[in-house]
Parts: sequence; C-alpha cells; structure tokens
Amino acid sequence: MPENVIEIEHLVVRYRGKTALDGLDLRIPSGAVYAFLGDNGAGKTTTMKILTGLAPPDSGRATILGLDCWARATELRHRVGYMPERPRFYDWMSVGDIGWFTASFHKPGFLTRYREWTERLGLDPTKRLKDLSKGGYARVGLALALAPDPEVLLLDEPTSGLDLLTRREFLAGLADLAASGRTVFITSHSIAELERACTHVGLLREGKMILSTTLEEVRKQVRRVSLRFTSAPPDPTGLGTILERNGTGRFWQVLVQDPDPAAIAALRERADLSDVEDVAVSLEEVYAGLMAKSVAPAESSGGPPMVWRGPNPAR
Ligand SMILES: Nc1ncnc2c1ncn2[C@@H]1O[C@H](COP(=O)(O)OP(=O)(O)OP(=O)(O)O)[C@@H](O)[C@H]1O
Repeated sequence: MPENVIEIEHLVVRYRGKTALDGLDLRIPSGAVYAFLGDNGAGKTTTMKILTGLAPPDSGRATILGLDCWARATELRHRVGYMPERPRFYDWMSVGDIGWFTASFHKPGFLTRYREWTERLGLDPTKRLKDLSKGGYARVGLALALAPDPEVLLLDEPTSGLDLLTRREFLAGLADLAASGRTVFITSHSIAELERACTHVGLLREGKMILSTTLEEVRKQVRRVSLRFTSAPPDPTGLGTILERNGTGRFWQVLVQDPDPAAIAALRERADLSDVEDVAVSLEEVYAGLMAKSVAPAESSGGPPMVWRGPNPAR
C-alpha cells in the first residue's frame, strides 16, 4: 500500500469559469481520520466528487490507494466507501431491499455486513425509505458506505440530521475503523465534535489548503498566550503571527500561529508582567483565527487591532 492512501496534486476544478478548486494539494496517510474543514463554498463537496470519481478534474491528479480516482473509478468503488451529503435512494424500497439491491453491484459479504450495520444503527429492515426520518435516512447511507468493508471511507457531512447520541457514537466508531487500518476522510461543520474523533486536520479556503497536518501539530502551531501587565500591554511583535488580540482591563491575550518559544520565555522574565500562560486552544478557535487571517491578512505592525473589553488599560 502506498504511504499516503489519498494523494491530491495541484487539483483544479472550474464550473463555467468559476474556480472551485485552485491547485489543491493534499496527502493523507493510512489510518488517519482526516477532518476536512472549510466554510460554505470552500470546495469540500467538489473535492469529494473528484475522489469518488464522479467527475474528472480540469487539471491535476487525485489518487486513492495509488489508483487514479477518475481513470480507475470502477475498481475503487469496491475499495472505497462513500456517504454523500444528501443521499438519495429509491424511496419506494425498504431498508432491507436497498441493501439487497446494492449488494448486486458488490462483492460477496456486502449483504451480511449491511444487515449487521443496519441492526447496529437501529434501523428496521421492513421500513420504507420514504417513511424514515432525516437521521434514519442518513443511517441507511452510512450502512451502505460501510457494507463493502472499505479500506477508505469518504464521508460528506455524515452526522447532519443525526441526534446527539447517535452522532457521538458514530464519531467514536471512526476511531475503531482507523485502528483497524482504514483511512477516513470526513467533512463536517461540527468542528468541536470532529476534534474528538480526528487525527489530522485540513483547512480549505476558496479551493486551497491553508493548513493540513496532524491534530497534535495544530495544537503546537496555534497557541493562546495570556498575561497580566502593570504598566502598558506588551508589544506582540516577534511572538509569531498574531491571529487575534484582545484583553480586559490589565489582562492581555493573543492567538499566535507558529509561536517563538524564546519570545514567550522572554515575557516570563519581565517584572512588569505576571501570570504568563501559553496554552493550546480548541480546533474551533484555530479555525476561526486562521480563516479570519486568510480573509484579511495581518498587518506587518503586529497583526489585527487589539479588542479591549473594559477600561482603557493605558490610563
Ligand atoms: N454544479 C456547479 N455549478 C456551478 N458552480 C458550482 C457547482 N458546484 C459547486 N459550485 C461552486 O463551487 C464552489 C465550491 O462548492 P462546493 O459545493 O464544493 O463547496 P463546499 O465546501 O462543499 O460548500 P458547503 O459547505 O456549502 O457544502 C462554490 O462557489 C459553489 O458555488
């Protein structure tokens, strides 16, 4: 198996002149649960379409398990499970019928696994698809994606429409799938929930990756530095790239990308500063900070303006 299960190189996709993917590069190692995050219209579903072989790119290349997603789409269909954002099935069929029908396109074992998954997901096999709730419908989509026992699982907003407990159970189950050697690529707007389940994170903005690394590395790359000052707030220049600054009274804090440990250590030495802390932040905060920065690049004079809640500390 290639080192990277999913590889995307300089991918470009245009819709009638509008660029949806703008030279996308992405590498996902085996066993990763990769959270693919981005605002509405960033290009997540377009990336899914390319990976599932539903459309060819205008240029660039996408491979899964070393096979070209467009040229080898039929072969990949047996090795890759896919759950679309809005699954659409033959609604007159029952939960059991759709498994039996889909099994005819797959290798032996599909139907047994489909039945196991529908049972685990609490689905009644006799119920018609048109009578299912949104969550029930999503669960059928999930059971169909898992039934081929895929090496790779592509999930487009799989938890939308599921209730809280089912979402949590589902996301916890992803870790088990990854532990058994499968690779999961998942898009979702529920960043906080994904943070508990993912091993890797990719942030997409306007068809380009602005970050793609392990969750562990994200926690090192973006930190919140906070402190109290007695005279004037410190100048953050040299701490790293400042994504966000704010404070209340004599409390000061910044969100920093690629922090310089020496500059943070120097703050701890200063007599006019106290309670200097340097902590990891939630994935949601990282997301908001990086997305805001990529909309309006930080000024060279030390980044975004300081937002103060409370009295002016300089007085
Ligand atoms: N069939 C299409 N024709 C024209 N433009 C399209 C088409 N599909 C997508 N786009 C445009 O391409 C861009 C990327 O869309 P895409 O659906 O991939 O984004 P997304 O990240 O999945 O968004 P969302 O989170 O809202 O689902 C958007 O600007 C969208 O309007």
